[in-house]
Amino acid sequence: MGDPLQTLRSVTEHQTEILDSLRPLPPYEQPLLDALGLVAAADVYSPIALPSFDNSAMDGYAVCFDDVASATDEHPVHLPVVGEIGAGQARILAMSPGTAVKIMTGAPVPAGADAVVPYEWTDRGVAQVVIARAPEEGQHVRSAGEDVTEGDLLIEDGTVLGPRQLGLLASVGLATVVVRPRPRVVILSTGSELRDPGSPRGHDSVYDGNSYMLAAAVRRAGAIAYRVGIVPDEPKLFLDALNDQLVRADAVITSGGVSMGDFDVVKEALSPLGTVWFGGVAMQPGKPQGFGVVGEDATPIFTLPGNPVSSFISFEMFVLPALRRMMGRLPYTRPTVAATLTHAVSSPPGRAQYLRGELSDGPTERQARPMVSPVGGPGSHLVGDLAQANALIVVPSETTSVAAGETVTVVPLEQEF
Ligand SMILES: Nc1nc2c(c(=O)[nH]1)N[C@H]1C(S)=C(S)[C@@H](COP(=O)(O)OP(=O)(O)OC[C@H]3O[C@@H](n4cnc5c(N)ncnc54)[C@H](O)[C@@H]3O)O[C@H]1N2
Ligand code: MOO
Repeated sequence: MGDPLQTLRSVTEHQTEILDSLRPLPPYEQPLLDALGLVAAADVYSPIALPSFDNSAMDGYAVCFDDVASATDEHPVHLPVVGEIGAGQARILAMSPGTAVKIMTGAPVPAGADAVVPYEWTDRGVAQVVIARAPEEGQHVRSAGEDVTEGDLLIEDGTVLGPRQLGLLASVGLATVVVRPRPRVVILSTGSELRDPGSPRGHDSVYDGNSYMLAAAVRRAGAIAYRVGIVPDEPKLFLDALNDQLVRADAVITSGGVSMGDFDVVKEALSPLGTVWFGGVAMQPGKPQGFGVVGEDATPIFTLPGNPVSSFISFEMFVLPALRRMMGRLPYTRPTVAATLTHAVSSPPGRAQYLRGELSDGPTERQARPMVSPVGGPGSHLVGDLAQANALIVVPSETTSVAAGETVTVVPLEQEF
């Protein structure tokens, strides 16, 4: 018989228990593109200045400002063209007053020149150029170091590396960056009723949606997913599969086999180890939970309930914050928003309810806050509704009903954070 008096942990207590037991993964040097979305694990200083030399911002002629200061349409200035410099072709290092040098965008401005006249203000002459408009002193010259100085702090420890940060690191000549690596996460789904998508289905079998959903969620979190797939309800087979996988795991997620059934394989196999806590969390869906460590390296393991919506919400509440902690990525939990509920909802007491919802785009001229509508019912098997939703509506454990028009806390599921 299940224990009706089982004391339940609150969601926050379980989250805290998990986060307190984990540490960020040790830093690792990665090629730039592999570091996209990861967190820098050290300050990065620039080895060079940017621009690293004075260069032209325009295709035109490098000139001495004093020679061309008076140039107008009526009284153009004529100068001999003594050479040409393309980007990456710094053959002319210096020039004398009274001359012009053809120069292309990005090419080094020769010493002695202090302005660039764009082609459009000239006759584009080859041996001699006619300049019909005066630049300002220094115009169209991009000065060495005006953007970045050698030794500048480019990236602070803890910065999430996106395209702009990676582009900057490449621009100063760095090919790698030290980051918190992506956790490698092994995903096992348990249940003798499960079948792989694409294979025939018996009248009493169920397609394994969870391992795909969890693997996708792991990837979206920025971690590496190893989707092992289905393990039958047989403790020895489960332990064999788990032990085979530990060598490549920074964390393990299982789905199913943790409630009160006669074939709850995960609980049966792991309870004797004494290193995994099994119990109830005061939430719905997602009450039966387990968390602990397994194997020689004390690899963290999350044993999530098998009902698909329970599995998903458990991932969101417990695994996602844990993976972010391992990656050094703040905040650990998804930010919430306040929204106006469009339809009344009810909830049994004693468990925080995570209803699926559709969140509108946010405050508009006509409404101060975003609106949220419940999607489908509270059942933890309703995967069709889950896929329609873009948010979770949180009904606190002591609240049994919320009327339409009241404000609720909502967890948006599709926002980057
Ligand atoms: N007597 C009790 N029974 C149950 C309790 C309870 O307290 N007392 N809790 C219920 C709650 S709440 C949940 S949640 C589930 C959790 O059960 P398990 O984690 O043991 O999961 P299973 O029994 O293996 O499966 C439950 C359900 O989900 C389907 N499932 C499982 N894995 C997958 C998968 N990979 N893909 C798709 N669907 C999956 C499975 O076929 C079952 O329908 O226990 C309640 N029972
Ligand atoms: O907690 Mo179960 O996840 O209610 O369905």
